[in-house]
Amino acid sequence: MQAVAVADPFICQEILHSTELDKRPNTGYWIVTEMMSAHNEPNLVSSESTAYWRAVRKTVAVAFSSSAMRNNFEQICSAGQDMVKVLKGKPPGESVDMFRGLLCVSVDVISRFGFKKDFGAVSSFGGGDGRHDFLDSILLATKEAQEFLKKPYRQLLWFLPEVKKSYQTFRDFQSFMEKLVCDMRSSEPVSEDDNSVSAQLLRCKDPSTGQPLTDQQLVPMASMMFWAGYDTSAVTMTWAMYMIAQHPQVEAKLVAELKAHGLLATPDNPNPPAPTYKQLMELDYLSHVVQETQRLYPAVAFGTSRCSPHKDVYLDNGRLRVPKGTIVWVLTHSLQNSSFTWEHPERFDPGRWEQQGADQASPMPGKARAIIGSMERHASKPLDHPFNIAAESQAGNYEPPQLRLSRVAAQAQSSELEAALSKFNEQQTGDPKAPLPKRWIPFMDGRRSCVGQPLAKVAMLSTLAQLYANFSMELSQAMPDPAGVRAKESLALAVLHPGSSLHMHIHPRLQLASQESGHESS
Ligand code: HEM
Repeated sequence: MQAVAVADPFICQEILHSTELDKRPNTGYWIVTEMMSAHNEPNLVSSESTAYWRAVRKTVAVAFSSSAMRNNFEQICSAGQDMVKVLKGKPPGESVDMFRGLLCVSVDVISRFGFKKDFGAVSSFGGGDGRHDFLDSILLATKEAQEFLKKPYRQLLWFLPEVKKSYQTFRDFQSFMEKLVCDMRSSEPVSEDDNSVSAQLLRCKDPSTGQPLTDQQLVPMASMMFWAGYDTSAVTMTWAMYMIAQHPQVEAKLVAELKAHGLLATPDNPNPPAPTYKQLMELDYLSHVVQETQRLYPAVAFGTSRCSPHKDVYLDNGRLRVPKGTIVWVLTHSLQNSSFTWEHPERFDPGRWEQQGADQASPMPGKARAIIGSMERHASKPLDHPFNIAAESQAGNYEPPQLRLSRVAAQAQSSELEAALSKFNEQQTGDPKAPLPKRWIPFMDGRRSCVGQPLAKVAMLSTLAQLYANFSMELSQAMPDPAGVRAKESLALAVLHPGSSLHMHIHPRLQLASQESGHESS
């Protein structure tokens, strides 16, 4: 089996928009199907782009429209609000596993917003033994599924006790979802004004039968909403906290922004309100912090894969042949952390997002000069990261478009630059004014991009806004130093986890304010 890893923004875009290259079970997605369904029924993520996938995607997308975000905003905010209450109940400075806490928030957001049910994960985090049956089950099933990716031959060893145990974790997870589908059924017929995920799934029709989805079809579709959204959102927020804790100047700007909107806990405003939807949309700096976190730590770090099993596919105006059967990987982490695509990719710099079009490819003249004339093989490891596979380097004479763009820019006089870039664009896309492709794709791009993106954004921004309004967070002394935290990173089915926990000391803002005023008066 041949596989190619890609991190050139132009080629990534072509792959993601190609109708010839599609998701295929053999590219790792088979295990996602196994995990979600005991009957091999498709789910939205691992399905090929069939008529059935299209019908479900189109129906479910309604639940994630911007009007749905506005209309259900309080519900989306409520899990973050509950987490603030839980943390206020802890002793100041307590070391808390924020990764676990944010997993709980994400589970509750999806259950409340998507299924009009409260899974109660945040309250489990606040009390008792901290266990939560559903969260523990999905975490365990994900971990076991990862074992199959590491050792695909395990499928053949189904009779071994440890492999049977893995399959059992899938069945346990599915049984939670079977119960959820039972509850969904009890709400039928759905009311006309209900556009929640569960209502949309119940409305959906299988194009091959013209009938509503069966329970066996609904289970993996509902499961996918949790699986695709729970750890992706939680790890992004966790990495944001990890980065903010190391950049006090970023936290100071964030605090100033919250204060300017009346959202910060201060002695005059000890219980600040949760942001309104309008206010949340105006928190530009917070949004840039999240974008920059998603650049450095894309949740789906391993990206996505495509394959054309029966026909060669040609990319880059015929310059690149992808032989049939080759698996192409769009490596999000490499694309977003390569010095061939970004200035100082290693810096956590939310300010870079103030520039319009920051998510688009742009010429990197210095880099092109360095390699013009000598297309050496070179490894790109700007962050010495396990996922930074050298995807822009190629053997032979092939010059990837990002480097071609940089060379064109480097060779043009400044007065001719615009014309040279338009010409490049025309040669590349047929349209001199076409926007350059994206170099920031944490939610992916094209027809298989994340359908839950609007919910993820609103949930992450509202949770972080409420947490930072009330607390300052510092990496716990019980954790390794920041480099040690990164050394513990692990993959859970393509999603980059900060090991199994990330403990932070939680300092209430009101207490910090009174300490500061005490210092000033003494
Ligand atoms: C920060 C949070 C999130 C990130 C970074 C993220 C990222 C992604 C990515 C990269 C994909 C493409 C996966 C692939 O090609 O295999 C994807 C697909 C998907 N995501 Fe998300 N996601 C997030 C949150 C959510 C949430 C909250 C939901 C729903 C509750 C969701 C539901 C889905 C679904 C259903 C798909 C499959 C779409 C399709 O193929 O039609 N995601 N997501």
